[in-house]
Amino acid sequence: MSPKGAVQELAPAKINLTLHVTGQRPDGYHLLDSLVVFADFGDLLTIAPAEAPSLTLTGPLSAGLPTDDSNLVRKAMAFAGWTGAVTLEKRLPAAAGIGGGSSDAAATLRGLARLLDAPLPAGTEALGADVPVCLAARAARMQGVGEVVTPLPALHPLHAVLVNPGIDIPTPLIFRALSSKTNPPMPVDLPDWPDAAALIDWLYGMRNDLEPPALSQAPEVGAVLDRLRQDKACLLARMSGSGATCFALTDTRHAAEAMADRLSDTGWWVQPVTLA
Ligand SMILES: C[C@@](CO)(OP(=O)(O)O)[C@H](O)COP(=O)(O)OP(=O)(O)OC[C@H]1O[C@@H](n2ccc(N)nc2=O)[C@H](O)[C@@H]1O
Ligand SMILES: Nc1ncnc2c1ncn2[C@@H]1O[C@H](COP(=O)(O)OP(=O)(O)O)[C@@H](O)[C@H]1O
Repeated sequence: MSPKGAVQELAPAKINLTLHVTGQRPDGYHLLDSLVVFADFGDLLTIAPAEAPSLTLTGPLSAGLPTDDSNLVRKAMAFAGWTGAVTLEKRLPAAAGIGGGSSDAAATLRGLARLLDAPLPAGTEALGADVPVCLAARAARMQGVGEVVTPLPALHPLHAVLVNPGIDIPTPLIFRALSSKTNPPMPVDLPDWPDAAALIDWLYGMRNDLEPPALSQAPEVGAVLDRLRQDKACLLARMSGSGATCFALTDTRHAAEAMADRLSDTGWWVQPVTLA
C-alpha cells in the first residue's frame, strides 16, 4: 500500500519483439519500425505530493544510478514543471534494452498526472526516443525515431523469460556498429494474429537489426541467446532493443517460470514475465 495521498505507478519493462532500422535522419537518429510490448514486471514508483522535487532510490538494482538532475525521473518532473517526492524501486537492469530509465520517466509523468489530475504532457520524445511508447505502456507499433506510436489491438498475452548477462551496452555504440542503416521495414499492415502461436510464428520472419552489432560488440549476448535457444521450453529467443537483455518466448507462464528456474545457476538477471 502506498502512503496516504501518494500514488504508485509501475514502470514496466519495454520489450522490442522486432526492431527494424530503416534509415537515419540528418541529426543521426535512426528511423525504426518496431513491435513493442510491455511486461507485468518493472520498476515501482511511489509518488507523494511535495513542494519541491525529490528522488529516493531503493531496490536491488539501484546501485550506481544517479539521484541528481541526470536521473530520468527528475528530468521528467522538470520537463512537465511538476514536483513530487518520488521513491523509485529499481528492479530492472539499466542500459539493458528494456526501457529502464525511459519507462521510469514515463511512469513519473503518468503518476504525477494522476496525483495532480492534469493531462499528460506532449512532446515527451524530448526526454528520450523510447519515452512516448513507454508513456502508453501497451502493445504498439513504434516508428519514426520513436515518436510515432500506433497502439495495437490487444495482443494475445505472450509468456517469456527476460535474461540480462549483467553488462551495460551503450545504445549509441550499437547503432554506430550497424552494417546497414537502411533495412526493410515490417509489412505495412500487421496481421490480426488469431493466437499467440500465430504471432510467434510471424515473429520468425521479422528481425532485431541491432542484434548483429550487439553480438559483435558483446559476445555475452551470444552466450545468452545460445543458452535460451537450447532450452526445451524456448519457442523463440531474441535480443530486446539495443541489448543486452534477451527474451525467450514460452507457451505458458508455468513454462517460463520453470525455464527461469533452470537458468538460476547462470548468475544472470533472470525474470519470468507475461507480455502484452
Ligand atoms: C534502442 C531503443 C529501441 O526501442 O531502445 P533501448 O535499447 O534503449 O531500450 C530506443 O530507440 C532507444 O531509445 P532511448 O534509450 O530513449 O534513446 P535516447 O536516450 O533517446 O538516445 C540514446 C542514443 O541512441 C541513439 N538512437 C536512439 C534512438 C534512435 N531512434 N536512433 C538512435 O540513433 C542515439 O545515438 C542517441 O543519442
Ligand atoms: N531512472 C533511471 N533508471 C535507469 N537508468 C537511468 C535512470 N535515469 C538515468 N539513467 C541513465 O540512463 C542510462 C540507461 O538508460 P536506460 O533507459 O535504462 O537504458 P535502455 O534504454 O537501454 O534500457 C544509464 O546511463 C543510466 O545511468
